[in-house]
Amino acid sequence: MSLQSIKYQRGSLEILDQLLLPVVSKYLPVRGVEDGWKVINKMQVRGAPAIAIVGCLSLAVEIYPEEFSSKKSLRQEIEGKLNYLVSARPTAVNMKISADELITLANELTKDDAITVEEMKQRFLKATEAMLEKDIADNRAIGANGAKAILEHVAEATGVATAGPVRVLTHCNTGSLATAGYGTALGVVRNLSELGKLEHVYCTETRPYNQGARLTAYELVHEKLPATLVLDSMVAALLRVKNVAAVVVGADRVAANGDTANKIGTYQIAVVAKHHGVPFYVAAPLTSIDLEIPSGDHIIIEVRPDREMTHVGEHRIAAPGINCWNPAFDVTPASLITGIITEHGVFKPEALKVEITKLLEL
Ligand SMILES: CSC[C@H]1O[C@H](OP(=O)(O)O)[C@H](O)[C@@H]1O
Repeated sequence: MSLQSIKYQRGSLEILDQLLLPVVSKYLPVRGVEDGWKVINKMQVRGAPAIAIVGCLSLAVEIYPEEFSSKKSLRQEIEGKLNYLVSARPTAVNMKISADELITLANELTKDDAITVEEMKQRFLKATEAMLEKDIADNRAIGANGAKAILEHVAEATGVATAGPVRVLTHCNTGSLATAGYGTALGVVRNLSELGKLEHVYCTETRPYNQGARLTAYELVHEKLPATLVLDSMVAALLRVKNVAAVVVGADRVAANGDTANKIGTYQIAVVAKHHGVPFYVAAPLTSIDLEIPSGDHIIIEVRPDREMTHVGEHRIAAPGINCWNPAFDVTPASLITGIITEHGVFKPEALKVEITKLLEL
C-alpha cells in the first residue's frame, strides 16, 4: 500500500486514486491536461498543494512530446491550459498561484531572443518538475516550525521550561496524500513524533468525503503513530476531557488578513478550541496564501454534489428527496487563529501580510 499520491517521470504522470483508499491502492495515468482537470475535479487527487502539482505536471506530460513552431504558440498553449486547470476547483489558491508563476516564466522566455522554442519548453518542464521537491522541502520546514511553535506555546502556558509530549487534534487530510510528501499540518504531527514529543494525535473523520477516516487514519496507521479517529461531532467533548494541547489544520486559501478557508468543519473546531482555551494553528505553505484578497469574505467556497452527502459509495444513507447543502470549505476568521505556520516561520494573522510581503520582496 502506498502513501505516494503522485508518481512522475518526464513524459509520465500517475496519481493514486484517493476515492478508492483505504481499501484499494490503484494508480491512474494522467496523460494530459484533460485528464488532470478530471482527476482534480472528481477529487481522485485532492489537497491544495497536490492539486497544483498534478495540474502543472499534467501540462508538462502533454507538451513534452510536442513540437512547437514558435515560442508564441508554446506560450499560448501554456497560458490557456493552465488557466483551464485553475477552473477544476475554485477554493484552493495553489493552482492559481502556480499557474500565474509559470505563465510569467513563459512570457519572460518568449521575450528573451537568446532562448529557442525548445529551450523554452525544457525550462518550463524543469520549472514544473521542481514543484515536487520544493513542496516536500517546504513541508519539512512547516513541520519543524509548527512543532517548535506548539511546544513553546505549551511550555509558556504551563510554566515549564520544556513541554513534554503533547496531544494534538487535526482535521481533514493534510499529509502525504494532500501534497508531494510529508504534509503540512500532518507534517507538524510527523515532526512532533520525530522529536519524541507526540503523545497522541486525534483525527476527525471529516464528512462527507471522509478525508480523515479514509486518508489521515491510513497515513497514521501506516507509520504506526499513536492516533485515534473521532467523529466530527465529538470535537467539543474531546477538547473538554482529553487534554488536547493544540489544534493544527491545513489551508486551501489564506487571505491577507489571516482569514483561512479550509475543509468544512474547520470553523466550528476553531470556535470550540477558543471556548476551551486550546491554541488553533493553520499550517500553510506560501503557495496557499493569497495576498490579493483582503479577507475571507472574498474566498469562493466550492459547493459539491449532494450525492457526496446522501451516499457512501453506492449505499444511500440519506432519505431520497431531502435537500442538501454541501460546501466543501468554510472560512475561519483570523481572530480564532493563534498562528499561521509557514515554511518561513510562524506568524500572527495580523502580521501575516507585512511578513509575507517582506519575504516575497527578498
Ligand atoms: C495540505 S491540503 C490543504 C487542504 O485541502 C483539503 O481539501 P480537499 O480534500 O477538499 O482538497 C483540506 O481542506 C486540507 O486542509
